[in-house]
Formats: sequence, structure tokens, C-alpha cells
Amino acid sequence: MSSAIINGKEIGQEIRNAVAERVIRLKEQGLTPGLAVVLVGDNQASATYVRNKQKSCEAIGMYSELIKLPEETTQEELLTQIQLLNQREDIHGILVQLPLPKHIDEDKVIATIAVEKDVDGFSPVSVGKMMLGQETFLPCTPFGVMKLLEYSGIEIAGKHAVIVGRSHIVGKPMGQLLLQKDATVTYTHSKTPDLPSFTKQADILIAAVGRANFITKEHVKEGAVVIDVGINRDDNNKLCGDVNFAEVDGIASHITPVPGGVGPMTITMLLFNTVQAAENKLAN
Ligand SMILES: Nc1nc(=O)c2c([nH]1)NC[C@@H]1CN(c3ccc(C(=O)N[C@@H](CCC(=O)O)C(=O)O)cc3)C=[N+]21
Repeated sequence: MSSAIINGKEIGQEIRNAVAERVIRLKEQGLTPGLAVVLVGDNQASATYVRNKQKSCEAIGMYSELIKLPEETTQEELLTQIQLLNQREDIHGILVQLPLPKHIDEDKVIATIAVEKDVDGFSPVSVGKMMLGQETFLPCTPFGVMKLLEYSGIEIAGKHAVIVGRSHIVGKPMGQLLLQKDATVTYTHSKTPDLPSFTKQADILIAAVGRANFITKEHVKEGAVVIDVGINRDDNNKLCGDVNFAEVDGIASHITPVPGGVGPMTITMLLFNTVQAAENKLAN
């Protein structure tokens, strides 16, 4: 029997519809939620993502503004731009598209974003609050994965979640959010010896490695829920995840496809956080 497909496009659309309703309420009160996306340089992949984000904002009636800066932008110029956005009344969320050019200190840039506008949830204060279980913007990809699990009726408490990958934006916060829902969490990474011996124990397996088709049938336990966070290009330049879908299909109980799984949820939660930021402003 094949695995149940967790449809991120469909679940994402359902959440976006609810977010669109909140946009209508805000507009009735004279406030249009606004997202600023800062793009430095001309990374082709980044340009595509950024276009998707803007289209998604417009589709639900939000304002979005692209601040496109040349590759040669200095760190100081970028910090000045962010400080201007921090002060803007019409901008409620700020996203600085990563990766940044190598001459720019990413940590410094992210730390400059006002925490109440940090809709990516990447700043040190946001991360600290998340760790403490305090109210804050959750990073969009792990937040989106939590929503996928919730909408699919997958139980988390008491389950063994194994995370493959420990990036600041996916692996680490993913484990934290699952822990907060009472999963037992194991982090694995590139230095983990005998990876399959760990991943085979997973009730919930999160693949966030960034290598095409890296997770094969030997990594997956019968009946596991497999979440594929990867976005890679295969040898034919086709979009694919970290999981070898054809191999794992039928072993997993549930699986997310790429495309159409986690990706659309990342953008959905960005819209969600931005509307929340606007609502917070109205409340204060
Ligand atoms: N500050 C920052 N925040 C981010 O959230 C951020 C970032 N930088 N840098 C780049 C990554 C990547 N990312 C994606 C979002 C949606 C899809 C997505 O919607 N993917 C579609 C397919 C899109 C296609 O066909 O190319 C899918 O999986 O179905 C993919 C990738 C956000 N990122």
C-alpha cells in the first residue's frame, strides 16, 4: 500500500484562507498588513522565492514591498535600510532573504531587525523566546511542519522524532517545537555515525539535510511519518527533496512530497506571522 500524502498546498491554502479573513478585518480597521522583503544581489533561486512570496501576499490582500539592493551593497548600507524599515508605520514584517553575499555579516544583519517585525523568527531574541516557550514569531519552515502534522491528525506526544540536519533555520528549531509538544527528540547530522541506526527508530522523521534523495528505504521504519524539508535539484535539474520518495513510499505511513509539501507551508506561515505582527500593533 502506498503512503498517505500530506498535501502542503492544500493545507497551506486552508490556512491562507483564514489569514485572508484576518486581513479583511484589519483593513476594516484601517490597517493593511505590510511585508518588506530585502533581496541583496542576484541569486537566481532567491529571486524566484521572493517573487512567490510577493504573489502570495497580494493574493490575500496584503501589501508587499521588494527592496532590491545590488550585490556590492555594503553591510553599513544594508543596516541603514533595515533601520529605516524598522521605523516604517506601514511595514509590519521584515524578511531579509538568505543567503546574503559573503562580505556581509548575516548575524549582524538579522540582529538589527526589530523583534516585533521579525516574521522569519531568526533574530537572537526571537530564538531565545522560542526556546523559553514565550510568545514570539516562530520560524516559518518548522512552524509550517507543525501545522502539517496538526492538520494531518498526527500525534506528537510520546513519539520519537528524529531530525536529520541541525541548521539554525530548520533542524534546531524543529526539534525544539516538537519537544514542546512532548516528543522525544534526537538530533542527527553529518558527523553522526551509522545514521540509519538512528533514523530507523523515528516515529516522525524530519529530513533537513539539503542533499537530493539522501534518505532511502534503509533509513525509514515501517509506519513512520516522513517530512521532507529539502529543496534540491536532481541531475535533470528537477526540483526534489532530501527523501527518495519512490523508495520510501509504501514504507512510511505518511509522507510529504516535494514540491507541494513543506515549501508552500513556509510561505503560508510567513503570511500568518505578518498578519499577526499587524494585529499586535493594533492591540498595542
Ligand atoms: N530569510 C529567509 N526566509 C526564508 O523563508 C527563506 C530564505 N530566507 N531563503 C531561501 C529559503 C527557501 N524558501 C522557500 C520557500 C518556499 C518554497 C516553495 O514554495 N516551494 C515550492 C516549489 C517552488 C518551485 O516550484 O520552485 C514547493 O515546495 O512546492 C521553497 C523555498 C524560503 N527561504
